[in-house]
Amino acid sequence: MTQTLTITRPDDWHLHLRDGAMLNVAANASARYFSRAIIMPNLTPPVTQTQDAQAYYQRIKQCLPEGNAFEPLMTLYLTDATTPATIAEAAASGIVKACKLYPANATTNSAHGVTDVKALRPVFEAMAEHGLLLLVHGEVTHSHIDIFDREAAFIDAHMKSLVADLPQLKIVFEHITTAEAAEFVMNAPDNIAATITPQHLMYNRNHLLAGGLRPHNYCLPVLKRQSHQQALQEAVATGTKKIFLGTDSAPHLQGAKESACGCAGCYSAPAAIELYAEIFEHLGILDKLEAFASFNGPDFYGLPRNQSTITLSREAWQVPESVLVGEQTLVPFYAGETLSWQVK
Ligand SMILES: NC(=O)N[C@@H](CC(=O)O)C(=O)O
Ligand SMILES: [Zn+2]
Ligand SMILES: [Zn+2]
Repeated sequence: MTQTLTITRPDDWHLHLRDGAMLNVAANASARYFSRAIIMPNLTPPVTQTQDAQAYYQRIKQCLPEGNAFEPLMTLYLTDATTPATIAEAAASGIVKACKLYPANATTNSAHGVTDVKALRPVFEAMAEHGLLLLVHGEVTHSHIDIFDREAAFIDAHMKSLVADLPQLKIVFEHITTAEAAEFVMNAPDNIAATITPQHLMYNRNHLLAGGLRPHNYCLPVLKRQSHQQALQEAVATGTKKIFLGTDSAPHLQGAKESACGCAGCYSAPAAIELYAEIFEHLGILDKLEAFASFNGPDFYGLPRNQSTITLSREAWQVPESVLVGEQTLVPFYAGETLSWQVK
């Protein structure tokens, strides 16, 4: 049995760091071994302008210890008011790499999101022209569409036309959760890729609902039935270049998760690469971890691969039951469970 695994230093292509005290905890968790991360803009208020992104970038950098080279790759939050001029300014800043499309009210802090995707066409064209990527939370929001069907419905409602109409625009279908999304991305042209979270590879909706309601496994898009989990696993096992690591680590305080109306989001940063290693080994595809975690993302974004490496050791450890944020607590994803691999 392999006892150590050395891979090119990974990047996280979908990460929520929040702000204030939580930012300090979350940034340091991810900066332990990730080189870069795409930082989600769904703060309150959202990061919609280049100057917001620049200020947030500085706040993230200020949390890191001396000598830590973790590089936040910033994103802007698209709204109905975003203009092509906003895009030109963002691209010129050099720190903004992508823009995030949240259909209004699809997920946490998305109330300012886009109400009419088609009306943003000039903005998408400006993004293609200036080389910014479009990152998509792909779920429709109509109340009459079942929550388990919202991702598949989004493909027909928006994804197909976005991809067909904007061949110059690089699009990432974020945190995919269904067989339909995996199949769509695998069969789509080269300008579309996807991220997959650890929880959607490891779990299905039974892990959320069977034998008790597990709020720490609740995220959006919600965990789907096992056949979808298997489709995601099979997609990753093909070794496709179109799918890469994006944890969607999304911390919410324990009280906000364990609540009558619990928040969506799994805080996986304390064990991110170790969670992926666990499931990749379980699937017999540990040899595919490096490309997924460290090659496919930068290749798709048009950024250089990292030069340094990290080493995982086969040494069982337990994910902490909780993590302190000042006097309050976060419960990590997989809390109290044992993982086989760790980064020293
Ligand atoms: N994934 C989640 O369940 N939550 C994310 C938002 C998101 O990525 O949709 C969050 O910001 O909490
Ligand atoms: Zn999302
Ligand atoms: Zn997210």
